[in-house]
Amino acid sequence: MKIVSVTDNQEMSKKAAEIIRELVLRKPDAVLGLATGGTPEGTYQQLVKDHQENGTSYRSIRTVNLDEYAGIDPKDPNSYYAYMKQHFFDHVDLPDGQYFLPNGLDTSKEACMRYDALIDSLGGVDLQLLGIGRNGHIGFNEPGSSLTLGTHVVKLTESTRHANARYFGSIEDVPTEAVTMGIGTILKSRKILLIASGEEKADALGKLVLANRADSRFPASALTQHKNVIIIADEAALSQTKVSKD
Ligand SMILES: O=P(O)(O)OC[C@H]1O[C@](O)(CO)[C@@H](O)[C@@H]1O
Repeated sequence: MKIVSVTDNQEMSKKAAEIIRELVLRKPDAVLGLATGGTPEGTYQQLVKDHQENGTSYRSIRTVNLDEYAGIDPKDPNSYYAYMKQHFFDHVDLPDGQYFLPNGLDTSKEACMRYDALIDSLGGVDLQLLGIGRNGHIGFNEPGSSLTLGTHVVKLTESTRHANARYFGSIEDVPTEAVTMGIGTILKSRKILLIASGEEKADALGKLVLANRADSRFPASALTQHKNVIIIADEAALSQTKVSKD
C-alpha cells in the first residue's frame, strides 16, 4: 500500500482527482468504480471543474458504484443514485446508460449476481475509488463481513447508521440495509484509491496502516491482499500513525 500524506481535504481531493483524470485521459473507455459519502465530494468537484475548464471527456467512460441503500428509490434524494447525479453525472458528458449502481429496490440474490456479471462484462474496474467508515468498512462491508463475497445485501451497523444520519431527517429514516459490492468484488479492481480526511477517520487509518493481514473484524484490512492500493489521507486522518507529510 502506498500512502500519500496531504495537508487537508482540499489537497486530498485535488490529488485524487488528478489520478482519476490521468486514467481518463490515458484510457478514455476506462471503467471507474465510484464511491459516495462525504469524503469524495471534493474529488467530484475537482473532476467537474476540470471537465468544464479543460474539457476532459467522459463520453466513453463507464462507471459502477460501490453501494446503494436497500428499499430506497433512485428518485429519493437520499439515494446514492441521486448523490451521484447531483455531484458528478449531471455535470460531465458521461452518457446515460454508462453509469451503474446497485438497485436498492431489487435486493434479490439474482440482482446482486447480475451486478457482478455486469462489472465483468464491462471488463472489470480499472480504478476503484473508496472511502473508509469509522469502523473500517469499505463500501458497506461492515465488520464481520466475509472478505471474499461478491455483491450482496448487508445489515448496517448502528454506528454507520448514526454516521450517515446527517443526510436524513432522523435516525429512524436511515435504512437498516444496503446492497454493496463485496470485498471479493472490490479486490478484483485493477487499482484501488482510498481517500480519507478528518480526525474521525484517524482510528481507522491507524489500524489500516498497521494491518499486515486481512481480518474480517476490520474490513479495510482486506486491502493488504491487493497489489495496487494507494491511500491519500490528510494530516488529521493520519494523526494516529507515524506517516508524515511528503
Ligand atoms: O465519506 P464518509 O461520509 O465518511 O463515508 C465513508 C464511507 O461510508 C459510506 O458512505 C458507507 O457508509 C461509504 O460509501 C463511504 O466510503
